[in-house]
Amino acid sequence: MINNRISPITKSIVFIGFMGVGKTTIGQLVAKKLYRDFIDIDQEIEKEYNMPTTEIFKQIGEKAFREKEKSLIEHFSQQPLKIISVGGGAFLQEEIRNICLDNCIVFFLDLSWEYWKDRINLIIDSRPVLQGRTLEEIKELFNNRQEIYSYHHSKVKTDGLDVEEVADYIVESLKVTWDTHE
Ligand SMILES: Nc1ncnc2c1ncn2[C@@H]1O[C@H](COP(=O)(O)OP(=O)(O)OP(=O)(O)O)[C@@H](O)[C@H]1O
Ligand SMILES: O=C(O)C1=C[C@@H](O)[C@@H](O)[C@H](O)C1
Ligand SMILES: [Mg+2]
Repeated sequence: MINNRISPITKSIVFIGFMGVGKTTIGQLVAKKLYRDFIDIDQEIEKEYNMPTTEIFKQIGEKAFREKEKSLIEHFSQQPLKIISVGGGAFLQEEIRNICLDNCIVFFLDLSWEYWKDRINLIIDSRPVLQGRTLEEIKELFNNRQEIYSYHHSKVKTDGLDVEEVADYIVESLKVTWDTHE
């Protein structure tokens, strides 16, 4: 349920979806187009620990990463007018899902496996969750994760679209949402 106490026009926007679907890249572009601040939760966690995610997982552990992820999302999702990209695993936590769905407009970037599998080489070095798994195991993880992304307000299918096209589509659909709430 969307929290009606916050005007849809000032609500922050949260991007969700599997690793590599483009949350960071597209989030940044949408923020630029809407003149809003962009927050990438993975980058915020890396800043706090002053190390890349792969090192955080190795040295401090995934549990600490997930706790930090939750506290940062709780913090930023309650601020207005932000564009927030959360990590691909953030919606595994029910509390994170609820706080985002309650306070923000949640956009699911939906890319099919057929397109996603061609991106793996771009991201594998910096995503510890993908490392040490076969392509079949990654496909299973990809399919299993789709359930957590079903918690959203809007979704955009990004197969075959470049980042500009996706960002423009999102900006236009937000304008429609805002216009109907004026
Ligand atoms: N629509 C697109 N078309 C082609 N390449 C894309 C598109 N969107 C993103 N990419 C590329 O895919 C790679 C992963 O994108 P990005 O880092 O934005 O994913 P992400 O969803 O933020 O992943 P993570 O959850 O792991 O942070 C980048 O190299 C980016 O340039
Ligand atoms: O899907 C995941 O579990 C993750 C996705 C990345 O965005 C990072 O948050 C981290 O590598 C874990
Ligand atoms: Mg990202």
